[in-house]
Formats: sequence, C-alpha cells, structure tokens
Amino acid sequence: MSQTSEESREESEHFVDFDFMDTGYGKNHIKLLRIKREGAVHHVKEFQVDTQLTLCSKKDYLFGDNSDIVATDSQKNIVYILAKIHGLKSPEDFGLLLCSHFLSKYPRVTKVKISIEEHPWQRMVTDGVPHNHAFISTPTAIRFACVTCERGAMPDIESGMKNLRVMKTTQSAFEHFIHDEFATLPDCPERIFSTVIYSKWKYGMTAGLDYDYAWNTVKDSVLYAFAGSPDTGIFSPSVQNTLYLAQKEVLEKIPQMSWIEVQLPNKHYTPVDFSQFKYFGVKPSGSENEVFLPSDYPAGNIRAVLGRKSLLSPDMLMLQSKL
Ligand SMILES: O=c1[nH]c(=O)c2[nH]c(=O)[nH]c2[nH]1
Repeated sequence: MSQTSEESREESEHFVDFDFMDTGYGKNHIKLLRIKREGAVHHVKEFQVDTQLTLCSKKDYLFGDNSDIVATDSQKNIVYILAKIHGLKSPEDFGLLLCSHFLSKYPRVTKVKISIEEHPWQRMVTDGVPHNHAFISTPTAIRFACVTCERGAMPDIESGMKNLRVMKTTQSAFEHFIHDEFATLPDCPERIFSTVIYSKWKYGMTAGLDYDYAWNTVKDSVLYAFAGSPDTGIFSPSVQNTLYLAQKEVLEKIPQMSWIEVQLPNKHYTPVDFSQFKYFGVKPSGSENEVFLPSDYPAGNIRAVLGRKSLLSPDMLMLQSKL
C-alpha cells in the first residue's frame, strides 16, 4: 500500500524548505544463537543482526503519528521467531528471509535493510574425532552480509569478510616509487608484509549460487594471492599488485559477482636498529632483520574496487577512461 493522496498533500505542506533525503529505523545488535540438533550431534550458528525499515510515509517523523510503525522491539522479535521456525543457513539467506517477511507482512514498508555478522564457531576435534556438541570460537575472519530489498525490485546482496590478519616474512618488496624531496623511505627489496584483510562484494545474479561456497572461495583466493604455495610462496612487488591479483582471481572464479572491493592496510614492521650495540656482536640494522618493531599506526591503506567491464555503468567507464 503506497501513500494516500491525503497523506502526500499533508506531508508536502511541510516540505517547503526541507525534504527527507533518506529515513530508516530498526534494531541494532540483535544477538542470537541457533542450535540444530541431529540426535547427539549439534550444529550452532551465532549471528548479530541489524534491521532497518523505511516506510512509505513520513508522518511518524513529521507529526508523531506512529500508526505505521513496526516497533523496533517487534522487529527484534521477528528475527528470533524466523530463526526458530526456519533455522539459520547463511547470513545472506537469513537476510533475504527477513526482507521478504517485512515486505509481505507490512504493506507500508517500502524498503528493508538487514545487516548480519556471523560469529564463527568451529567444532572441537578431540583425538581426531569431531566433538558432538563442543565448539571453539575462531574469529580469524568475520563474515558479514547486507541484504537490501525495495518493494518491487530485485534484492541487493552484498557480502564481506573482515579482520583477517595475515603476515609473511619474505617475498615482499616495495621499490622504484617516487624518490623526491619528500621521500625518506628507501627502496626496500625485502620486507615483512602484514595486513588485515577487508573485502566486500556484490552479487549481480544469484542463480545457482551457494553463498557459503562463494565466501570460502573469496577467503581462499585472497589468502593464496597473499601467500602463494606453501613451499615457494608468491612475490609481491607492492600491496597494490597483490590486492589486484586477489580480486581478479575471485571475479574469475565467481561469475555471479559484479564487483569486489578489497582493503589492505599495511601493518608496518620496522627492523630494530642495532648499530649502537656493537658489543653484542650484532651486525648493523638490515643485515640480519630478525627483530622488528610492530607499529600499527600510522598505517598505509590500499584499496580498490574491481568490477566487470560488461556491468559498469557509462559514468563509471567514463571515469575510468580519464584515470
Ligand atoms: O606496497 C606498498 N604500497 C605503497 O603505496 C606504499 N607506500 C609506502 O610508504 N609503503 C608502501 N607499500
């Protein structure tokens, strides 16, 4: 049900000088754990959900008329009830389910945005045997998804990964950048490369898509682009190049993905200068490179969004040709 003409007249009388550019309200940080029991074997999923609804009228903001409002408290209850009835599969599937529930149950809702973060629990293994009901918290990488559905439009699904901290102790360099009057950093043919991987991507099509498989593919591809094979590794001439190779690999593997953003903050490890400590038989800094000073800030931050040319809008293509 869209706005009535009476409502729209009343509201437009208020919008002489101002207009809402966006509105939304919902409940944040709805935490839930869902257990699925298959006899003695239990499966767990823990999600944190944010809901956000946009209504067809603004009478709640303008006049204090709450008659269209699905209370944020009810939104929270709906999250728990749908989790109880349908269980939790992936964050993307649960986001889609919630969107479709809000839109079909409440005709005055025009847009739903569901953001979900998963807390990773891994089944414990005791003497090589998977435990029936005990789990370890393994937040090595956090999975998240954001599903937005506007009434009458295709859902918009963005998924992502964050907090995946990695390091490699060789096969990384940074050389031949601009050495002008502002530069103090020397060319570095060999350095530690450490970063905290953040990535977000958007699905254009969802036909035949397994969201869990896609997420694991992104994680494995990005890690491989960073680390390479276990014995020889892979050489990185810059964070920029490694980042691009990771994105390219992912887009080649997952045809349903329209674009992928990757951010790699450069977490610096500076060799400690031992040149003052000649009595300890330590060679000057750089010749051994065994002791480093980790310094998180300031940190370089390298990012790029790589999309498929076939899906880029004319504006984006124009912008690209000017770069
Ligand atoms: O891989 C890098 N890219 C840069 O752009 C940069 N800048 C910098 O100081 N160190 C690095 N490393």
